[in-house]
Amino acid sequence: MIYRAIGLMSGSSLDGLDIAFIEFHESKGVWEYEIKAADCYPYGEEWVQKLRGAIQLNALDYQLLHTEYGHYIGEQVNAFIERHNLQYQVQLIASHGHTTFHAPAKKMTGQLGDGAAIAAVTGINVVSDLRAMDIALGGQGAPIVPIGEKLLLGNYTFFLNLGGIANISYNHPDQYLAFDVCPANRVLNMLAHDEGKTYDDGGQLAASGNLHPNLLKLLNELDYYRLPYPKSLANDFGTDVVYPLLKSSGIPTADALRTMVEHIAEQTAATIQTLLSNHKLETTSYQLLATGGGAHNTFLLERLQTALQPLGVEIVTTDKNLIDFKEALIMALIGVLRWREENNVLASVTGASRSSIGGAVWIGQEA
Ligand SMILES: Nc1ncnc2c1ncn2[C@@H]1O[C@H](COP(=O)(O)OP(=O)(O)OP(=O)(O)O)[C@@H](O)[C@H]1O
Ligand SMILES: CC(=O)N[C@H]1[C@@H]2OC[C@@H](O2)[C@@H](O)[C@@H]1O[C@H](C)C(=O)O
Repeated sequence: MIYRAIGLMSGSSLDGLDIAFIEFHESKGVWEYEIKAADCYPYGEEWVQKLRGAIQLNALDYQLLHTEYGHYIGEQVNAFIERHNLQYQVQLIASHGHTTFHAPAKKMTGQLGDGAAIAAVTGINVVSDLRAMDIALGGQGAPIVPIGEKLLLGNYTFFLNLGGIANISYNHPDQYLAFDVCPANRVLNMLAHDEGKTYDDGGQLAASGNLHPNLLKLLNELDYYRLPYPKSLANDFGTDVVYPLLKSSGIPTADALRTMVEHIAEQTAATIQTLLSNHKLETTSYQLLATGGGAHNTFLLERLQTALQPLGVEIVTTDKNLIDFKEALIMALIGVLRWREENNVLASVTGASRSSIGGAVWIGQEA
């Protein structure tokens, strides 16, 4: 079977809306993909403020924003389709939306971006609310990309996505495991903003700073890191806990960036060490595929490689499209699996009572 689908991801870094048009080939359960076109539509300051502030809104204004943002997403998709001449080629849009809150313990997660509005604006069938079923089944509702890593990206032992929040996947033959490691780009970006930059390009500022061991210890001792998996993070851990800790120390921004980079590297190494000792493998050398915007942060990758070397883990990077659009690619696959009524969220990862077919379907065409 051939499927042509658009995947949409608005990540926790708030840099923009990732749109990827993918062609999938499936034969006897074996999947292949090609990223035919992909763009990030950066958010203007107005949308950054709206999405960041959504959590403060009352119920009515929140619902209005849900609708307005759904229409906005639909318009961006229409612009993307026009730009790449994809008219009449897209069978399905899978939209993650933008996470505003995430409370798995209360069986609730919130993604803005009304799927009905996207279907109405584009005239294309839409799958949205991809995390809702898993959360309702008592799962973390995140990470949901592992199904795509399994079906599309096969051979790596570990996957590390360095997005606003960093998450890790462990491709163990007995049990696929994945969870959020720690805040990443969102906190690095907040520090970079304090220096008038959107982000710390290549990690140059961080590389120029000094590491503060006591502060690093404080960060590494935060409760989240002691919790057993499955577990997942909401953005507020980075914005309301980690960033304020770095700021209240009063150290120069470059030093805070340097310390945060080390925190990400050490948490990743500690996580991998725990995974390898809890779920053993026969081999002693492993490849880790690094993706997400943080994979462009040369200094962060250097520090990560240093931390992972003693564990036998080699970091592998990939082409820019896969680094930047892996999540959008997998959202598209999740939508296609939903359409096929096949499981697209793994209970072994999220801890839900069963794996599930996630996503609400909105029909974009007339019957
Ligand atoms: N050259 C670079 N140097 C350093 N950092 C970079 C570079 N390019 C991108 N980044 C970082 O990557 C971020 C975007 O990452 P990405 O799009 O993967 O995150 P996201 O999708 O929002 O996050 P999440 O996976 O948590 O949903 C930018 O905001 C920036 O912090
Ligand atoms: C609730 C939510 O939106 N979580 C995101 C967030 O951004 C990164 C990390 O935290 C990850 O767990 C998840 O996204 C990816 C796409 C996932 O579910 O696999």
